[in-house]
Amino acid sequence: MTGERIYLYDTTLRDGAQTQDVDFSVADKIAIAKDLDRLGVDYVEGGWPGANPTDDQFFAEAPQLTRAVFTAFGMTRRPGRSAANDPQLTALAQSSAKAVCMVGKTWDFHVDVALNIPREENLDLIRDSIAALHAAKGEALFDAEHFFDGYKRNPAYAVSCIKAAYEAGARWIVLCDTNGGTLPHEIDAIVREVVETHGIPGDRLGIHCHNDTENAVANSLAAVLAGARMVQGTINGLGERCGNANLVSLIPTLMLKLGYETGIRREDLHLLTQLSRAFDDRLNRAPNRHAPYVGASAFAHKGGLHVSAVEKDPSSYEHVAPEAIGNRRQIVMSDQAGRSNLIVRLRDIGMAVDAKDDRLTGLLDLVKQRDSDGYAYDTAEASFELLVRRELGEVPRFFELLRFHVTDERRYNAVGKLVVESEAVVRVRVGDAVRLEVADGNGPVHALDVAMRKALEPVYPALAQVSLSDYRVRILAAKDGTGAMPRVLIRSARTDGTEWSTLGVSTNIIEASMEALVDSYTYALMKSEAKPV
Ligand SMILES: CC(=O)SCCNC(=O)CCNC(=O)[C@H](O)C(C)(C)COP(=O)(O)OP(=O)(O)OC[C@H]1O[C@@H](n2cnc3c(N)ncnc32)[C@H](O)[C@@H]1OP(=O)(O)O
Ligand SMILES: CC(=O)C(=O)O
Repeated sequence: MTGERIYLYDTTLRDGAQTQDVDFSVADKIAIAKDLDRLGVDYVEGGWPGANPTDDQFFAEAPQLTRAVFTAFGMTRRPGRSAANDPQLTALAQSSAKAVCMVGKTWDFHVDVALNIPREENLDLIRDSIAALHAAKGEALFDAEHFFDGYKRNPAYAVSCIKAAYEAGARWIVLCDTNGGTLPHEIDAIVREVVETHGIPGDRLGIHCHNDTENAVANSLAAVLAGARMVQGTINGLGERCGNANLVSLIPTLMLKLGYETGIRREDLHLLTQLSRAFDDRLNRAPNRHAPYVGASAFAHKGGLHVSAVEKDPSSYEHVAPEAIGNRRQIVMSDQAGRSNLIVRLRDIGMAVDAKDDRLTGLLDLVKQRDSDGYAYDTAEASFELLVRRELGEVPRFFELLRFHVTDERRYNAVGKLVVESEAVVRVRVGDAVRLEVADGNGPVHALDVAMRKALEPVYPALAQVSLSDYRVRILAAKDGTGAMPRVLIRSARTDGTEWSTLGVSTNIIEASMEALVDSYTYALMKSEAKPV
């Protein structure tokens, strides 16, 4: 098994485009195809020429791929038309693709109901279409739609369909679990029968699984272990309904655990984390922190027992090295932490503390108390550092917020337009001076931020390079049932690209926001090595 070659076929730009709420532009498709090519997948399925203007334009402006075979998708010819007279097959043949993959029926029920043609005629559709595109392109693939459902009901007919494609010259016969309802043990048994009893060799067989029972990855692995040598899937498991097999999970499992070779060079596997996250970014959605291999939490250690052992040997709680796929280890501080978590986190912020240091117990108690008050430091590294350094007397007093108030106003102006504005007043001690500043904003947090900057920037110009890049509120479970408790997380960025997160917790959302803002300014000043006046 080890060392055998598995071919990777990406259908993100076709089946992935069938995901509800996903709508790729031509520019998206070009960029994604190039990322997949750089990674080293064998086939990039670009879409369906003739189906919509985006795909037509994409195939007209075909990306120059250096390693992957650029592939077009379509279906077998329409009943009542010859292959030569089917406009859809003509569009496939004339497209810029180097190979063509065609979906065809293999479940007798679909032939009867969806196509409503004699079963023998469907075999002609498959045969003619594969032969025509094989002749036109040199490489034709057959996506055997509903193969597993069809095989379970009428194995002889399902097999006759794939044999028709195989004999007509299909390079790959791809067995599809179209409805995603098949389980790994069924995939294993059926793929083995296709290879051993029905004589389709594994090196001509592919697998295409949907995730409707959360088994798409397991089913794909079962097929490979039973002999299939090509896997279809998508980046981050995009796809119709519940998605397709997630190539981002499959690739490291195939290469790192099962020892297969793919078109991806082992030294390029580290590109996977970045590819997965950049893809989510393009779709404007937050990456799944808990995604296997590539999620931010995939190698995050929270439990004290885990951290203590990981410090001795990371393999004690890590199934692979995070660096292999371009991810990294994280040690999380929370109420589940022990001294080991704290020591590692302190080391990460440049504080070397001996394991026997008396101060560790007090610090750990403080972090756990704050965690139970709602301060989740695992996502707010800057507030964590400030908490620790304040406790140890290491944070200079750059300024002191004495008081603030904010007013919000909703009114119609003189021309009848609705105006919603906020005004903030802050009183801040900076050195010996007390500064009083007023500012308007498009919301209360914006007004407070502007007023604070008016007070601080003349004395600390370094703050002019800092901006707020994200603001998130989460309502924590109410204590004593008396009211909601918002936790505000602010992400800040400096012009040099450095970013940090701070948090605030209060029953008053404005106070929580102000706490997070004050931490952000203080952290920025501490890191800029500004001197307190
Ligand atoms: C399992 C899969 O994911 S397969 C891929 C599915 N993806 C898509 O459908 C996305 C792109 N599709 C489209 O843009 C459109 O469906 C088109 C352009 C392909 C076709 O559009 P239309 O001509 O309007 O047909 P429509 O989508 O309504 O119906 C599909 C027709 O193809 C027929 N058909 C379905 N599968 C096949 C097949 N494998 N071979 C031949 N004909 C087929 C259907 O019976 C139906 O025919 P009918 O109109 O005579 O009833
Ligand atoms: C071809 C395809 O996408 C399927 O059968 O699921």
